[in-house]
Amino acid sequence: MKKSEAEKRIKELRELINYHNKQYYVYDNPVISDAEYDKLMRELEELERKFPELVTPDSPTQRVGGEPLPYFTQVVHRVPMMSLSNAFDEGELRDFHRRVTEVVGNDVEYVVELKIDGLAVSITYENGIYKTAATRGDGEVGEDVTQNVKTIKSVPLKLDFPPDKSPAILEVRGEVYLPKEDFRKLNEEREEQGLPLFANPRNAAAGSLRQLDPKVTAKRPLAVFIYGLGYAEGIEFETHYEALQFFKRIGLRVNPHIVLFDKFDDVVDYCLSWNEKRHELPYEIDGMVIKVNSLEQQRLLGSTAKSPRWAIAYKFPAEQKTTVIKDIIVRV
Ligand SMILES: CC(C)(C)c1nc(N2CCN(c3ncccn3)CC2)c2cc(C(N)=O)c(N)nc2n1
Repeated sequence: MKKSEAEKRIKELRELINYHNKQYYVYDNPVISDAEYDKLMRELEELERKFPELVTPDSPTQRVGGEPLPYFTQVVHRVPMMSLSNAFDEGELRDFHRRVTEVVGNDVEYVVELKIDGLAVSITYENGIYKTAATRGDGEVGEDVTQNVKTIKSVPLKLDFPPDKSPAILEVRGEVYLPKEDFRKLNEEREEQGLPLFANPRNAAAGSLRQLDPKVTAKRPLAVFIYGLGYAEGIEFETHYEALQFFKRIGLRVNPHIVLFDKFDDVVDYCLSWNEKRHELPYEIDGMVIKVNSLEQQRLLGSTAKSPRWAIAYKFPAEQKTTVIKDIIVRV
């Protein structure tokens, strides 16, 4: 095959593979089989092996990064990643609503999200191409985990901007997590290898993401849900919900259970309903996050030194961790 033909086919394959990644990870609606997908990837890998000069960093084949790092470099967040204040019961939730309405009045909408129990990361795209990723750290300074986040299949390496909205810089925040079933399997393997077990999926995700060797991270089936905007150049939103819809449209994975409410009673009911429903989810959540939808109202409400006044985490009541003692059968 001539180089010009290879160039054309490589471009075609990358667009196809990016499309199928979006269908699978963002819309949870694959339109080809895994076998057909793997075939496309193998063809692309084969062509890039024949024409290495045609490889680009955003190619779907470039997920598993380079050599292990000696240490993580530090990254200063352009927009701090704030904390969340907590509400532990319905009364405290309603106190939050009262404080909000005292400032912005009664015409307020809320976006309610599951609080994924993982670890927060910031991901920056430049002209739609995956550039850097960092852990939250202390909110001001995090660790550069660019190579490790790049191994997460639900993190797109190239965004699908519509012609009228293509920000030069788009930094988003999300929660990286390890699904329950993958956590169970990982601990099973570690037990067989005599390695210490992870206490919970959050620790397993943190341990997997903070590996100095990206090849180790690549073996851990991490996933991400994008939940917010960080720094951006060349785009503006009126509301949080609009930003989330834009994220989905351009190929970022957003949780499917996010709902927009204009009555606080419905916010409360929705939060309480998930205390039971969460056990059916394939990932752990430790509460809900309630956010004022209007960005103008968020600005009016502002933040304390640590956390925004326009958001709150509703924490589920701590579960009684009953340790199952193996059934002791006493034969008399
Ligand atoms: C942008 C704001 C501040 C409102 C915000 N902050 C969050 N977090 C802050 C505290 N974080 C944190 N992490 C470690 C130590 C202290 N705070 C961890 C992320 C959110 C976390 C989730 C989630 N987990 O699903 C979510 N759907 N929305 C969030 N929204």
